[in-house]
Amino acid sequence: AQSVWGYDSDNGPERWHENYPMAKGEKQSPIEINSKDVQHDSSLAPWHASYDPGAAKTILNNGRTCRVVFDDTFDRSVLRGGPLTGAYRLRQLHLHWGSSDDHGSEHVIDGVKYAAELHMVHWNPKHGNFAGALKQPDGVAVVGIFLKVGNTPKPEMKRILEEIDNIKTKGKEAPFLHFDPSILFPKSRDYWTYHGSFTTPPCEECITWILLREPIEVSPDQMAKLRSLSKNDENEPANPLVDNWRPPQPLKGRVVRASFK
Ligand SMILES: NS(=O)(=O)c1c(F)c(F)c(S(=O)(=O)CCO)c(N[C@H]2CCc3ccccc32)c1F
Ligand SMILES: [Zn+2]
Repeated sequence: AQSVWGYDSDNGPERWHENYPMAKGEKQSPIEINSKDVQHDSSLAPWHASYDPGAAKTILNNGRTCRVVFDDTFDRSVLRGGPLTGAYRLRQLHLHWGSSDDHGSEHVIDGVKYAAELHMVHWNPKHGNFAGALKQPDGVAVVGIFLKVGNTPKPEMKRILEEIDNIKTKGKEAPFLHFDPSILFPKSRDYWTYHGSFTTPPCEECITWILLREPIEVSPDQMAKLRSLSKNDENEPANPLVDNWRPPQPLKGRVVRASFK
């Protein structure tokens, strides 16, 4: 049987293209961002999120990440503005993190790897449904927030990390209600934006990335909590869920724009 994709040596990012040819495409993510090559675009509008805390549904360990899913059956929690046209519906948020604090993010900024990277996945309802949006270049928008370890952690991360104990192993899901993810946003609205792909198979190139320049802080034990998740089922030997990040992919001539100077 073909081994399901993952982040290990036998099924990791270097081999994804064997089952998912788009992984070797022209507009793959993540990328390394070098400030000297970024183009400031004064026409870039500010972005706005209006999320309904009641849209939060459950938190899940899918063996690859910890994912919170939201009700996206109507324009209930939406992202607007920035490089986007129209309102994109929030579908899920998830994280990528490392086995130690010196790495874990997917995007790399001027050589800096953050301890983790949080993604809020939104899709464009003009394409009917999420599956349809995956096939369109303007189908999906992902807001990325960098997490760095510090000693003034944001209390808002607490909510997600408190749930970790209930979803330790793959397939575990727990109710996750009354949660407004916009509390995770840093103070500054500054962002980089470029066109890319999902950083997991099937790696469709349907994403407008909006990466926030200002990282948020998490505490060392919050990172330890994240690293206590397992990628295995409850009756399999423990296999820590860490290093679930894809390395930077070729830029292939793409331009990264900045909303700030
Ligand atoms: N870094 S990222 O933002 O590209 C990204 C992920 F990193 C990631 F892990 C997931 S997932 O759903 O948890 C696992 C893969 O299905 C998704 N979910 C997306 C990917 C493709 C797909 C298909 C159906 C439902 C959700 C998703 C994702 F968009
Ligand atoms: Zn992601």
